[in-house]
Amino acid sequence: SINHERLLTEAARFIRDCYRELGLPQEQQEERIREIEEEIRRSGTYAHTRAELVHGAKMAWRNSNRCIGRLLWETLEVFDERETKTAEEAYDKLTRHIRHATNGGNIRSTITVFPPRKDGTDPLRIRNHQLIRYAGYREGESVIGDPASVGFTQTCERLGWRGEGTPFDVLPLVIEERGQEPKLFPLPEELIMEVQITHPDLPGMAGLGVRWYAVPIISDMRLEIGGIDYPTAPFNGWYMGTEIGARNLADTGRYDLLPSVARVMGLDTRSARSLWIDRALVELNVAVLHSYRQAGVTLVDHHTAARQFRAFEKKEQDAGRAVTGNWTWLIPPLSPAATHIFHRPYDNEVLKPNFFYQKD
Ligand code: HEM
Ligand SMILES: N=C(Nc1cccc(CNC[C@@H]2CCCN2)c1)c1cccs1
Repeated sequence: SINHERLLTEAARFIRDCYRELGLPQEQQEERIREIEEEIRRSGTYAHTRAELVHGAKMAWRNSNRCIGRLLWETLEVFDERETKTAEEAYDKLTRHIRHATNGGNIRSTITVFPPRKDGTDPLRIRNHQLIRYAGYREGESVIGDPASVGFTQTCERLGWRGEGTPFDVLPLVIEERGQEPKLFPLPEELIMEVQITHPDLPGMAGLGVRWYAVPIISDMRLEIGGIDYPTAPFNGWYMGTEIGARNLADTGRYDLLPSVARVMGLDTRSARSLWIDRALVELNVAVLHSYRQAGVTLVDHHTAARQFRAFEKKEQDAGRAVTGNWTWLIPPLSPAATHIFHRPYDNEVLKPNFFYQKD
């Protein structure tokens, strides 16, 4: 069928790229493509070998145009959990992922790959945006916790979950087995490493009682390799400080902390010309970098991350691959023009394997 033809084309292109990069001989590549053609003819799809899955996941990271952290794409650790059947089994793999990735603060970039889409349906789905994220409770005009989580928190409450109502309640996992009701799995506290935000020179910062979690684990994107869709493939790296200090804690639509930080600093917040917003932003980001280092949790500042990305650009050039990127996401939200990224264009061509948003 036309779908089988399309799948075979995608598969052949992936096998060619993957086997060449792995230094495998031409005849092995051709033999594998014939094998896949036969499997698609027989069953309408095909299964990746372990080696194809591992290298395909690393290629997907390398092709993520919005990611500044791609220098380390070959260090990704891949857990092949494609035999997982039930939501309970998936929960066990997810707690193992969190433990392995956290590693006491010495974060390991990790991805866990669950079963692929089959006949257009998903055997398993994780409904969380990230495995670890704080709840958001709407109280009339204001929100307690993370406003970005208000909708998902209501979903969890509808499924029977009750949070403590603090601004930093860790949400439960919501795992859905094909055709069944989504199930709630609270995360044990001892599994979730968090960092208290303090400032080396501003004692008032600790008084704000602000914290953030150590490991960002994206759990709602689809991994596509050689025409096969993996709708459940949670992946983590470590944070770049500005994600926390210049967005999650600073956005007026998130924790909106800049006025509080300005007060702690004794700034005049009545006039924009005082640049109080900019001064508060810098000190909040200084506090984030200071706190994660003191807690022994891996974190990269945006200047170092930009330098590492520069090294990635060179490495890709040397490998004979043109680097692709999305300039608007690659520039950091703090001092963007202080990085080389701001001053050059990037080709935003979307290569595959890659990670994609999902409609539902
Ligand atoms: C190792 C440290 C890493 C750092 C410091 C890093 C940094 C970042 C940052 C700052 C963003 C922009 C996020 C935002 O503005 O919301 C991003 C996006 C992204 N990263 Fe990385 N990353 C790392 C590892 C990874 C890994 C291991 C993967 C996958 C295997 C990955 C895949 C992606 C993808 C797919 C996006 C785009 C997400 C979207 O479109 O919403 N990154 N990264
Ligand atoms: N450091 C990270 N940050 C990151 C990466 C991908 C996606 C996200 C979340 N991005 C969505 C938010 C919300 C809208 C715009 N940014 C964060 C990583 C998360 C997982 C691996 S690295």
